[in-house]
Amino acid sequence: MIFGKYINRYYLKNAPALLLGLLSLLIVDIAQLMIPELYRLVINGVNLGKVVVDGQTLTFTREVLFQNICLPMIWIVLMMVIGRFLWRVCFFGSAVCVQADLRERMFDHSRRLSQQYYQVNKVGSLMSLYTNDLDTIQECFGDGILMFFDALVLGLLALYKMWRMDFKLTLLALIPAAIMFGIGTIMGTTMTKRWEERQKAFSDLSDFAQENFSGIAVIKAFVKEFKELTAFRKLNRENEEINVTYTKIATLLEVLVTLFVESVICVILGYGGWLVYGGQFNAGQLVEYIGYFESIVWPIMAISMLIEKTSRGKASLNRITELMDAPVDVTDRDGVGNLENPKGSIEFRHLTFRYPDGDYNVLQDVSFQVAAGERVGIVGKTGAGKTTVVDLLLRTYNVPDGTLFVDGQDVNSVSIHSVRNACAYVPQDNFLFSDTIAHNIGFGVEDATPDQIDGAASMADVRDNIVDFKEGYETILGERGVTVSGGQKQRISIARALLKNAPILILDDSVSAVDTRTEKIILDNLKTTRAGKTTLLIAHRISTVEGMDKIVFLEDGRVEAVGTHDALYYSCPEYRRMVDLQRLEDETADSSDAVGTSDIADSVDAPEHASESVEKCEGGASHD
Ligand SMILES: Nc1ncnc2c1ncn2[C@@H]1O[C@H](COP(=O)(O)OP(=O)(O)OP(=O)(O)O)[C@@H](O)[C@H]1O
Repeated sequence: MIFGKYINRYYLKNAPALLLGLLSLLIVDIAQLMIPELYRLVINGVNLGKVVVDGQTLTFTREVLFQNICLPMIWIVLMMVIGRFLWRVCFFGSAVCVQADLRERMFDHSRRLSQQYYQVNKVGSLMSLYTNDLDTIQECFGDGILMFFDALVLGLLALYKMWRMDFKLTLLALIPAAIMFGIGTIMGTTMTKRWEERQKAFSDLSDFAQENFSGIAVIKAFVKEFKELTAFRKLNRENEEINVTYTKIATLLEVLVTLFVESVICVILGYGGWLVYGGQFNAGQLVEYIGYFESIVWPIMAISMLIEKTSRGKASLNRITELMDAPVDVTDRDGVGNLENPKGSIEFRHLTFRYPDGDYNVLQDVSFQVAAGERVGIVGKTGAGKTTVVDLLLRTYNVPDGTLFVDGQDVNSVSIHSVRNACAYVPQDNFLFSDTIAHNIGFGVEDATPDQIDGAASMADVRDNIVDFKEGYETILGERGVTVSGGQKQRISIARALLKNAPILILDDSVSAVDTRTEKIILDNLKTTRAGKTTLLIAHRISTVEGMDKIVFLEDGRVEAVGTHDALYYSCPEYRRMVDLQRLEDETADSSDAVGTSDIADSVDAPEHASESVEKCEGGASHD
């Protein structure tokens, strides 16, 4: 049996089924212990020609054989069959329910855990909790109750009957049992540790396999299949070794139990035979005694299996408890209300942010405002903190009080889901589900109509691609959307966000994989469809954000400048340098056939020298 704060409640919850199971088990055990008495009647009847039934001595006739032995035997077998069926249904059925319920609670908790948790814990390890560990818990719950009570009830009843027949013989038989129990307890502790190691090794293997399958394209492109195979072999070998160690200990325990059973049978045969020889026992009684002992062989085996299962169950429950105890660190404050009728204004006010596991501030004193309905571009070098800015807006991480406002309300004073509801997001990795294109586009909206989906696809300029697919909107995408091109994936993600039609639209580097013409179409569509609604567009190419109402220029986690493209170009040398560099890169790319590499390098250097005479943007920003 297994106990723990996430399991105990199920004993109570399933109490009626478990009690019925226990009652059936009791009936089966009592019935089973009637069989050795019938053995005695048969042996003594055949040997002595007489049998003692309920204190009455009867001559052993066919009628006595039928009435007092065969008929009771039929009833016993019937009771045992029905009882065994019942306890199986009750115990194992409850265990299946426990697994399903616990899985649901785990999933519910997992979905509330922050991004941080998923950065530290890999998907493979989490999956092994949902498969291996939950299976172990189920096994341990159902089999555990059965074995514990069966060992207890059948063992005690059989011992009582044996004790009544001859207490000395029973005492002798109990000595190996006591030794066995001591050894089993010590081995149980070792087995718990080994099982934990085994599960850990399995998780590592799952992590590795999961990551490999996800990154198969990169592995193939770098021709690293063999390297990965070698690494997999190493992990697999470790997994195998720990499994072998565990199996060795489990087998040793099994062998010890068998040794115990055999040694007790030797004791019974030796001492019991001597009692028969001395006339204190007759042959029928010795067979009856052996019959009782045979009845407790299973409980004894059950004890060893119980030790083994409990050890595994404890280890798996520890791992599940770790998940369930993982704190939900991004959560609503008590009593917060919802963001009502959001308009979409945003303000970052002296926000400094460091990732929970980070060792430096990724954002430093960030301040800028976005008016409701404004179209704002966020640019900056890679690693400048652009994604972090929108992650904080989406409340993926906690922010300090008084640093981030939506519609003038501190994001900490309103519910997280209402802030997220106010946003539509196109993430940098453009994650798509392995579902139909229609379902992917309609993901953010309950009961989206085909027309709405089609409209969103048109706005994202992906409609023509979709209708070209054989199954159209019903085309099922492979895992993570691998059956569509990078640009199509981006545009399907944009369509998904556009369909939500939220007051704030966030696009994180979302048009990087499309050509300039398509980019222009999407941006023009955004301008019309999003009129009056806030749009934040993160981009690397300045040309993408040039036409926005405002641009926030980030440098090393600081807001270097805020303003229109023209204003920034003339007031912020760093921005100008970036613009000039990108223009030069575009030009050199266009005429790359004609221009040599050294010429490009010289050209790229030119604006840097030109900007040396210009002042750095003052105060970093020109706030609106
Ligand atoms: N979960 C995290 N934990 C710790 N540090 C992080 C985490 N995510 C990002 N960082 C760090 O924060 C910094 C800013 O990252 P961010 O993704 O915001 O940059 P970015 O401007 O969006 O870059 P890019 O243009 O390449 O997408 C980087 O130095 C990055 O290494």
